[in-house]
Amino acid sequence: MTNDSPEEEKTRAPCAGGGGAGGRGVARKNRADDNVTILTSSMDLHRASRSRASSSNDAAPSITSSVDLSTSSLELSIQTRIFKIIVIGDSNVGKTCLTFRFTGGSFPDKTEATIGVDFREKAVEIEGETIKVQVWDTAGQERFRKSMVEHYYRNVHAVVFVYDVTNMASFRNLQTWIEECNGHRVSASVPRVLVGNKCDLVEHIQVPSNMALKFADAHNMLLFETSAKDPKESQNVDSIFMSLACRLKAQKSLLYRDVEREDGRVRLTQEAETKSSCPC
Ligand SMILES: Nc1nc2c(ncn2[C@@H]2O[C@H](COP(=O)(O)OP(=O)(O)OP(=O)(O)O)[C@@H](O)[C@H]2O)c(=O)[nH]1
Repeated sequence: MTNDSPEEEKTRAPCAGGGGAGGRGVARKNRADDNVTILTSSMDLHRASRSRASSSNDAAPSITSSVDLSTSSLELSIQTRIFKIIVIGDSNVGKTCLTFRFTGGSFPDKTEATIGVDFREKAVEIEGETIKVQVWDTAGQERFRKSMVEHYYRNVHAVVFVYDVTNMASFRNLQTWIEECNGHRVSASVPRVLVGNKCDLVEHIQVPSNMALKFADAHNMLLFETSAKDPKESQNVDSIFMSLACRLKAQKSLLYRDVEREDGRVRLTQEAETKSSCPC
């Protein structure tokens, strides 16, 4: 798919309420000992070349403009911290639609299976600081993801696990996704949240909230039950990513001190930890 518009939306985040779960979102445990570290500003991976019809949503913000950092844009990027959040889960659970909803504020009319990975980015303002939330929408289908898996998990700052509330199998498979995540050396301290999507399909819900909550609790995750489709749920979708952004902001400050160039790539690294006054 994706949108190649260079535009980005900017959201001002109140950053309040800990987990930030709104509506059916259920805030669970928070940890603030994560090692928010490296930002690789030049994406050392390939964008999936895929067409995804989405009518007006094709104008939704995309990361494309900031993924390929040119030297001239480096100075700008140095001013802005970027949080890499990956979205994983079974195929068809709505990962693409959730990322569209957050970055573009709309639900795509039509989607196709993600091939490899799609990137979307949204600038948000938290306590006066502009932060770029970089959302990696990954493929749920094994055949479209296996060559990319290492890239998904590299330098990830937070993980969003998605299941479909109308599909019990997608919930059962979460264990496999968690194992994959752990198997790629994602630190246990990297914040993770659980998202049950498609709550608008109330007649078809198979995964009870209490079951999901128990699972989330057992894995030290916040649980959000929401719908990418229902416009009334859009704030809840925002809460998923904003709660993570707030937690990441609270953990460490990324001070870009080193600029390395490797084979034309630019790498920005962080320095010391600083305390944040972010209330969450
Ligand atoms: N009713 C309803 N349908 C949804 C919702 N979110 C996504 N869908 C639909 O579910 C289907 C799959 O959505 P995608 O976002 O492409 O799913 P995905 O998880 O990205 O799938 P892969 O790219 O194959 O991993 C599409 O037909 C969407 O329209 C939702 O909240 N409610």
